[in-house]
This record gives sequence, structure tokens and C-alpha cells, in this order.
Amino acid sequence: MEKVDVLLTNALVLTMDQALSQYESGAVAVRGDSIVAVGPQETLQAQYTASQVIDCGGKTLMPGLINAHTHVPMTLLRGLADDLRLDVWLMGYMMPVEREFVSPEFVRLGTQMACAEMIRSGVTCFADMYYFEEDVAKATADAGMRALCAESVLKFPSPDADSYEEGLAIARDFIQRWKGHPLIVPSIAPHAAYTCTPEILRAAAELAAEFDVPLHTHISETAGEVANMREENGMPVVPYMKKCGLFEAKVLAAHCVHVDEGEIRTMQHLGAGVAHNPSSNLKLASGFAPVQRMLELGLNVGIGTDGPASNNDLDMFEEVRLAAFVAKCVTNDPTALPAQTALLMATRQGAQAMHMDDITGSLEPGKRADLILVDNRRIHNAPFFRRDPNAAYAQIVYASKATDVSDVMINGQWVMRGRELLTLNEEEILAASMEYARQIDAFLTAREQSVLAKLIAIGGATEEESFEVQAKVPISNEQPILQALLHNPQIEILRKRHYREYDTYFLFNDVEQGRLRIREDHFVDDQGKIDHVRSRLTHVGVSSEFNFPSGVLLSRSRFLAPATQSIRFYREYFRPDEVMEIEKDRLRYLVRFQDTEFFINIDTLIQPSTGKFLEVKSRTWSRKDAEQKSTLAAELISLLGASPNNTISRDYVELLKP
Ligand SMILES: CSC[C@H]1O[C@@H](n2cnc3c(O)ncnc32)[C@H](O)[C@@H]1O
Ligand SMILES: [Zn+2]
Repeated sequence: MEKVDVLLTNALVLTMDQALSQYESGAVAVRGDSIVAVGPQETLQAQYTASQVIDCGGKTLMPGLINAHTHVPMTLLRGLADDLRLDVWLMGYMMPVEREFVSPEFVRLGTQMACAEMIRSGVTCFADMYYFEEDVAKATADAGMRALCAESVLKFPSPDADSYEEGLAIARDFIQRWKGHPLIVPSIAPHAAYTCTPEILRAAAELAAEFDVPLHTHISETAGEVANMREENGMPVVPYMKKCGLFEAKVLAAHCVHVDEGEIRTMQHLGAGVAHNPSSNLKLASGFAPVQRMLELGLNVGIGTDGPASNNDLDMFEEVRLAAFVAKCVTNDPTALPAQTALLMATRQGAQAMHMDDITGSLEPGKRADLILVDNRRIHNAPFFRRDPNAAYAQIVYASKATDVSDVMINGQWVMRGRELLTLNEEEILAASMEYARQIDAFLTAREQSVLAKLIAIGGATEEESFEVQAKVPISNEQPILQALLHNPQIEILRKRHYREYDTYFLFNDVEQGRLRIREDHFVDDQGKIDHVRSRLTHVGVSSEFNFPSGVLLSRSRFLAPATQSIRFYREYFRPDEVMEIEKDRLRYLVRFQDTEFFINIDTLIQPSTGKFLEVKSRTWSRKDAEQKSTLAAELISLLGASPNNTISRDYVELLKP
């Protein structure tokens, strides 16, 4: 008789091995961290003596579930911002809060919380991607869980790295220190094509290949991501990633919602794995990945929850069921993604997608003892049938719940026995998480009260208080003005620009909030063609005005930021009370008149169609200077043949507001 540490008997054993072997009165023998044998109970009882023999009481004994994509510390952000589109959710809420709160302490607590939730729901291994990943790894290993832990790298500063070079150095250090750990596979995560440069993608792949560790990333999560990629690089995301050398590494690609047949074939050919995240993709309305086709083409597809702030839980039972249901619905075929395939994706195939199937994902001799017991005799999942071997998978996928998991062993160690967590203190974790929630609530409440604070939170805004003299006169025809401008020897033309200006104004009932303008200038060349486009976002504070003869001094704060997002993003993020759009054709001259620089704008209002205006503007620095410039502005208006008596002091948005 051979000696083992644990012999689990009297179980319905679902091995999830290549042959999908099942043993109705089955047993599993464990020695140290590994499975020694799996088979019929009588066979194993005749062959092994064990220090601990456990009668499983007829429960289902199966490999632990594998969560193939998540961001575990985001448990602390669960429920923070919901019912939003991905870009607004991510850039408007998650990233600003992460910049403020994410620290080693934050990720440790969030990881403990996630591990408690995942162990309770039968997850033994997960693929993570976050900041301070070394602290994620420590907390995971302390909880006794197995994980692929990927340190993130982005092109902009992140909570743990001021630059991507620093991010890459942190990732290298982390991988070097943790490679070979019994529970943790260290890895690197260039976040996504849209948050990384080609240099980052290439360097990350080289690093992963150098250490022979997987690389974890997001690919083609939304249609918008793919459309932008096509516009900027003339190809979809997978060929772009390939061009950047990403697939030189063993890739785990989360989402892949908007990939075409060619991209699926490329990923399969290059040995990449996919993590399918149905809840997150449905909740953020990103779409549904072509999972059925991926499987037909031989791609390894695992199932993930994604972060608990976009799901909003880490329940793999729900995720597996959803994957099966939605695949049936989108293919209009109830035979699509049957229960055994869905469960395979959450076990062995998930491990394959993570490039970890040599150690976990099925109950087979030589693999680590990562296993769970599921109570299959409760009122909601009883009775059960054994005529068709698929019934056992169907029971788990369609009827069982996370709370049916009673016992969890990882790497040969029990982490839950009889529904009692052995490595984590849930009460302490809960109390600490509530304290974070209180602080984050206070931070966001303050921010949400101010449009300007919201603008600064999404980054890139710089303040510039400006004072300007401005005078505007309606004109009926620009030709005489242009003639006067071009031929008057007193006026020296320094520069000329011609552009179509598209302004979108966000107005707020509370005028103290100021207003936002998203301005897109389409520059027109001498042939009348659009030359280039410039987008800017300006927050204009409440202005104070001083009237001078024939001019107005406006004083107001302006925050300028590059408009890197779509107008739709800004509308959903700022939620203005009113939106106004103004389109004009502008001839803009920078001139010198009496040793003073002025801008002369000859504007044709196209939308709303309200005629033509001559506008004279100049920056100013003091009241005295403003007074002088307003007098000069009036003279300029007269010289150009318009009447200074008709001067209007208001901005277009005020002028045109119905
Ligand atoms: C750099 S990894 C963590 C980073 O990713 C953000 N994140 C969480 N879920 C998603 C998702 O579905 N798509 C893109 N980015 C996501 C998270 O907030 C972190 O900033
Ligand atoms: Zn993700």
C-alpha cells in the first residue's frame, strides 16, 4: 500500500481531463501539493493508505474553477459607478479614484476580500492584472490561492509608476523575484493597445519571453476601440498587436469581443489564450465575444469575471452559466456551448488559456491538488440523473450555485472546510473595506459638485486666467472689410488662418459652474481642403466684465485641456443641463496696429445661421492697458468700415442662446 496525505472518497468525481472521465463512486489521492491518483473508489482504497480519509458524502468533487481575467483589488470599488459606458466608467471614475486611493495597503485589502469571495465560490486560481501586483501576489499567497499575477504597464502615470519605463522596471523586478513560487506565476500586463505605445507592447512581450512567463492584456473590448484603431493605424487590434511583437510572448487576451475570423485564426496560430467575460461585456454593453467560432477554430478560451467593479462580483458559477446562455442566444442555437464545454472553459481550458495547464485545471495525477466539493443534493439542484454523462455538467452549470461549494483545497492545502474559511478573516476585511468606501464616497461627492473638479480629475487641464478686450460687430458682407484689411497701410498682417470651427457648449443651470466648450478646428488650406484638425476643451469660469467705450474687458479663468475623448464621452461624463452647438467659418488674422497685436476674426455663422460678424480681440494685462486697447479696437473697427456703435460685447454662446 502506498502512503498519501489525503484520500477523498465517496464522491462524484468530474476530472475534466482529456477524456472527460467521470467516476460516480470515485476517489482522489493527494500527496503534498499534488494529485497522486484519480479513479474508482475501490481501486484507490485498495492501493492507498492516507493520514486523512475524507468521505465526501456523494458530493461532486471537481477541479477548482479558474477565473481567467480579473482585477482583484477592485473589490474595494464594487458598486462605485454603474450603468455607464466603458470609457466613462474607466476614464471618468475608475482611473481618477485609483490615482487617488490605490496603494499597497489598498491592493492587499482588496485582494483579501476577493480571495475570500472566490474561495467561497469554488475558485482556486485566477488571472489578475493590476497595480502594486507584488502586494496582490503576497496577499494571494497568504490566502493560499493560486494566481497568474500581472504587473500593469500603461503609457501614462499610474498609481505605482510615474512613467512606463518605471512600470517595466517594476514588472521585471517582480517577475525575477517571484518566478518559481509554488502558488504565484508572475507576469506582465500592458493594459491595452489604447493605453500603451508600440514600444511598451514590444518591451512587455520581450520581457515575458525572456522569463518565459505569460503576458496578460485587454484586446478589442469595445467596437469604439476597434474603430479608433482602424482610423489611427489602418488595421484592427490583433494585427496591430502582432505588428508590435506582442505575440512573441504567451498571451492571455481578455475580452476579444470585436475580433473577426482572421484575427481569431491569428491568435490561434500564435498560441494565444482568450479570457471571455460575459457579465462585464454585457453590463458595459460592449457586446458578446464570438466564443462559438473561437472554439470551433481551436482557440483556448477561458472564462473570467473581469474586475468586481464591472460585474459586480467574482462568482464563476454565474459566469459559466451566462457564457452558455448567451452563446445559445447569439447563435440562435440551443446546442451551442453545451454545459460540459462551458465547464471545461472554466477549468482545464481556462488553465490552457492562462498557459498554466501543466499544473492546474483538471484532476489528473501529477497536477497540483486544486479541487472543490460541491453539494449537489440541495433543494435547488436535486434530484440528479446519471443516464447521460452530460447531466453532471448540466447540474453544475445550470442549477448549482456558488454557495453549494463546501470545501476547497489549493496546492494540497485546505482553504475552506465545511464552508468555513481557514486563511482569511472576513469580518476584519469587511470592516476595513467599509472605511475605504466612506473615504472614496467623500472624494467623489466633492468632485461631482464641481464641473471644473471633474475636468481636472480626468487629467490634462491647465489653468490660465485670461483677460481680453473683445468687440464684435454684425456685418452684411465681408468683402469690403477684407479689402480694407488687406490694403490699409496702418494694419500689418502677421498671420492668416482659415478654419471651420465646431463648438459644442455644455451649459449648466448653476451658472457658478461656468461652462465647457469642446472646440474642433478644421483648418482649411489655400486649395480649400481640410489640412488638419485640432480639438480642445476649455472650461470657462464665470466672467466679470467691465465696459469701456467701444469695447469690453472680460476677465475669467480658463482651464485648457486637449479634447482626447469623444463628445459623447464628455456628454455622458459631465451631464450638462443644456448642449449648444455652433458652427462657423472663420478667417482669422493676427495683425499689428499701432504697435499692438490684435486678432481680427471674420466669422460666418453657419449653425445656427445668424449672419456674419467682425470680431476684434486682444489679450490684455491691466485695466489701463485694456482701456487703451479698447480705444484702439474701436478705431480698427472704423478703419475696416464697420460701425463701432453696433458693438456687441457678448460671446457667441450668449448671443445665440435662445
Ligand atoms: C492596468 S490593469 C487595471 C486597470 O484596468 C482597468 N480596468 C478594469 N476593468 C477593465 C476593463 O474591462 N477594460 C479596461 N480596463 C479595465 C482598471 O480600472 C485599472 O485601471
Ligand atoms: Zn479587465
